Amino acid sequence: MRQARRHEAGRGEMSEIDSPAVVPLEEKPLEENLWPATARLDADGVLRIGGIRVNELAAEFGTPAFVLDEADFRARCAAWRRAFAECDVYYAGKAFLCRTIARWVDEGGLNLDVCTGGELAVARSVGFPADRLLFHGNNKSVAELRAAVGYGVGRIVVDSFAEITRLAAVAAEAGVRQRVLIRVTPGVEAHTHHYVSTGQEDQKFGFSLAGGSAAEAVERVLAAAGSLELVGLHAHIGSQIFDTAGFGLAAHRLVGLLARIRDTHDLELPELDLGGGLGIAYTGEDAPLEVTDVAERLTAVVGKECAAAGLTVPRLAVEPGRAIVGSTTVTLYEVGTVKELPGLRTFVSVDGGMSDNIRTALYDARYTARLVSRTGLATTHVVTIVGRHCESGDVVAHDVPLPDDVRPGDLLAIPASGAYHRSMASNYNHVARPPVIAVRDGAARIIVRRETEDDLLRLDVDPGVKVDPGVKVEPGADPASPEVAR
Ligand SMILES: Cc1ncc(COP(=O)(O)O)c(C=O)c1O
Ligand SMILES: N[C@@H](CCCC[NH3+])C(=O)O
Repeated sequence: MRQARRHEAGRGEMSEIDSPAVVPLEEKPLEENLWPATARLDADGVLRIGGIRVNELAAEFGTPAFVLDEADFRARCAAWRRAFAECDVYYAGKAFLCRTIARWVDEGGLNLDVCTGGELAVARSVGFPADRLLFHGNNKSVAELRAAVGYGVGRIVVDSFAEITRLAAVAAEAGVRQRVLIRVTPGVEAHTHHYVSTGQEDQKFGFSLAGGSAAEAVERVLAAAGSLELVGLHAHIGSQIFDTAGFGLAAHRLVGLLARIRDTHDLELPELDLGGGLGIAYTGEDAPLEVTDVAERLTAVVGKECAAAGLTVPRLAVEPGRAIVGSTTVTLYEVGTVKELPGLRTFVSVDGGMSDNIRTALYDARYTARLVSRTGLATTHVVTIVGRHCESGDVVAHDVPLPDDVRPGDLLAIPASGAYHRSMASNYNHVARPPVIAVRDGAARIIVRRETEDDLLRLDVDPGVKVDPGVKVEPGADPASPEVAR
């Protein structure tokens, strides 16, 4: 790991490059779509984001680090706000959430989707307007439901019959009438990795449309009308999706259910939430959709379906996560070793790995990478970028072309690291999680600090400290403190 402010550029172990003077220098431009909006290459090959050179960031904050382009994040919020002007846009906090992000989302006029008490706590800690929060989850605890209802969360998406009963009781106990949406499984197969596909019947989320449990959920919520107000339907068909056909089919089926609810209960529900899932480019092969096109197509489909069913068009909502934060961020790593296995492959090891990017191991996700601290020699082969964890599946990026003279001390950047990287990071091998550094107009600031070994040790009860079994340790209290230990 590169220590903040103490970095000495490493000397290359692979110095046996034949006459570098005759080998052309690498002058590959930054691929479109992959990099944060303000990313630029200086003449010496150093990447600049938000006006700051990444070698300065590494010296100041250490590596690995997530570098987030604030202007890009805010611009993407604004683009979604504009494209879905007549709809509610909920930023999906699961992609990446911290207090600063919650503030920017609020300032950008977006709503926020949270799916745990922890994400809700982040929103509360910055006073995020409660009525612009939506709470998801297939197994929210009673404590989480109480926290949500107590804070006045605008909408709770109910996901099971047990939850309808629980939430009705929690709302009744609090003396409020909670607005709810019903999560419907529309039976749509999204064209994406099956781990992130959530519209098909065989999965844990929601109430089946085809199987009739969605209609039954409607009955049950309406039967609890004293404490629950049914305002709409929700579906989320999956993530990292590149065409709108699946959303269109889901919209068609949900409008069908809205029409049946009207016919059966004489009730037109005012809201329809089509979830998130829009894909981004991780490599040059991905071709993401434009948000304006998606907005046009979704509103057109819903409008047409409602007209055909004789329904008033409900207020639409969408829940983008990845499409907002994904490409705003790069992960900055330092190369530690380069190992060439003749006839097999070259492994380039960096100072992070599956603890800050689990997506490669989990979904076989594809990434690209770039040498960003200098201009390298031409690229004639591809390498495998691996992490430092005790696991051979600890791959950051497969088959990446890197300059032939890549060497220890070099900085690599992996674009499109904003979504589901820091938020899914772990402490595997007791590795402390990297910081998130926001850059803008030539200034950098830490928005999530680097974890330290001390942070990890503090969670771990020292076996040398006797904790009196009669003393109740409050959550968060240090068991080694004199008040709780003897
Ligand atoms: C209910 C729900 N909404 C929104 C999202 C955000 O998805 P994405 O980051 O793909 O836009 C997810 C995650 O897939 C989700 O489960
Ligand atoms: N975590 C997944 C997406 C799941 C989104 C949450 N429902 C990813 O990295 O692609």
